[in-house]
Amino acid sequence: MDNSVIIGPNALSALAEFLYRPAVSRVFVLVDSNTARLCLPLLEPHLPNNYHLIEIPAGEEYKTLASCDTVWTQLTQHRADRHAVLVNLGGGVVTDLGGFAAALYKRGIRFAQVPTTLLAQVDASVGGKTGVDFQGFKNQLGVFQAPAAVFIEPRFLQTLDPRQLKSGYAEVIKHWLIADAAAFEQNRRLGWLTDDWTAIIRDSVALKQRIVAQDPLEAGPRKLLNFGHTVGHALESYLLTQPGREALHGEAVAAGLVCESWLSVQRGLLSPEELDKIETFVFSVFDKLSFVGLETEAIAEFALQDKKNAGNTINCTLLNGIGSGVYDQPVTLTEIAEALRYYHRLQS
Ligand SMILES: NC(=O)c1ccc[n+]([C@@H]2O[C@H](COP(=O)([O-])OP(=O)(O)OC[C@H]3O[C@@H](n4cnc5c(N)ncnc54)[C@H](O)[C@@H]3O)[C@@H](O)[C@H]2O)c1
Ligand SMILES: O=C(O)C(=O)C[C@@H](O)[C@H](O)[C@H](O)COP(=O)(O)O
Ligand SMILES: [Zn+2]
Repeated sequence: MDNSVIIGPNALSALAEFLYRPAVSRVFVLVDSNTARLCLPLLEPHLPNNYHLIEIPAGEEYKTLASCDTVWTQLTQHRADRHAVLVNLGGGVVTDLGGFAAALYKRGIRFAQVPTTLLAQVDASVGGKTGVDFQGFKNQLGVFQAPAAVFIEPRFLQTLDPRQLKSGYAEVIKHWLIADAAAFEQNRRLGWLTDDWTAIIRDSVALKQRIVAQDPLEAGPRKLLNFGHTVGHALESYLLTQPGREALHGEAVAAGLVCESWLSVQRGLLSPEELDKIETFVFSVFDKLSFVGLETEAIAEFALQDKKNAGNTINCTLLNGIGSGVYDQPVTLTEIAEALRYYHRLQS
């Protein structure tokens, strides 16, 4: 899929080279209200003068078909043809939604990802999953469509708020848990200290690309990248229905990592000592998400819509050791609710 990922201080010059080719008829740039203000100034010198800006409001609640409508309307009104390129400048909401909108417009125009959050730089911009939320379910509508290329400039992270940085770090921890025990161990010992993200971004992107290359359409091993997400997406979706209690994607995934590690222990796949290491690391970075015991069933119900499911079987990705994931592990709704109750009881 998207093998062309350029990371580092030359990323935006590389984007300019790509955009100035004669094969590109017009450049459209998708931003949200924050990246318009905080990220566009760094990108703008690398854009052709006649680019057209499309803006959507910031936040997960705008990762919707209504925002796609805005993109499609602007593309249509400005007569974007099939040689136009959509540059998605933003976090995972903009890269997911922009990729999806580009993939559908006139049956597909090229798009370039310019991720500006840690989460989008280590995960969302890479691998070709695009989409929007629908009827309260995460990424319910979407397509696999590789971007023309991904341009990662770590300087964008300088304006990112620490809560958002931590959210992206959850996906980094996920990558270590499923495929890199040595990095997990090293970073567990170091703790949350990093201010130079470039090495972490490079390693995470490489790890994700290796898995995606084996299985771009998620028929098998790509499901490893969904570790933490059966419970994580259920929690994220549930909390999105509770005004004032919304969790960031990475915060919900961090909770999902703990719950699904606990499920792995129940299956005899992971040792209690390993679970303890995972919990200690996760809670050294993330506060516990708050919900009451009575809500666990309603949260678990969201897992019935998980994309890894087959028929009535909820298929989870679990760990059979730190650094080693195993996918297609059937779990019941009751077990998911138990895992949530376990998490709820933990002291953070
Ligand atoms: N496609 C995939 O493989 C994949 C992987 C992981 C997550 N996702 C999706 O990504 C989304 C989460 O992405 P996210 O965490 O980037 O959220 P986001 O896109 O909502 O960005 C988080 C916030 O940071 C702001 N922002 C972005 N860049 C900034 C910058 N440089 N400085 C200051 N503020 C900035 C945004 O405006 C937003 O308010 C979720 O919808 C999730 O489902 C997709
Ligand atoms: O790239 C993948 O594959 C992932 O699962 C990465 C996840 O971090 C990401 O949140 C993804 O959007 C989840 O996809 P979904 O298929 O569970 O909606
Ligand atoms: Zn994720």
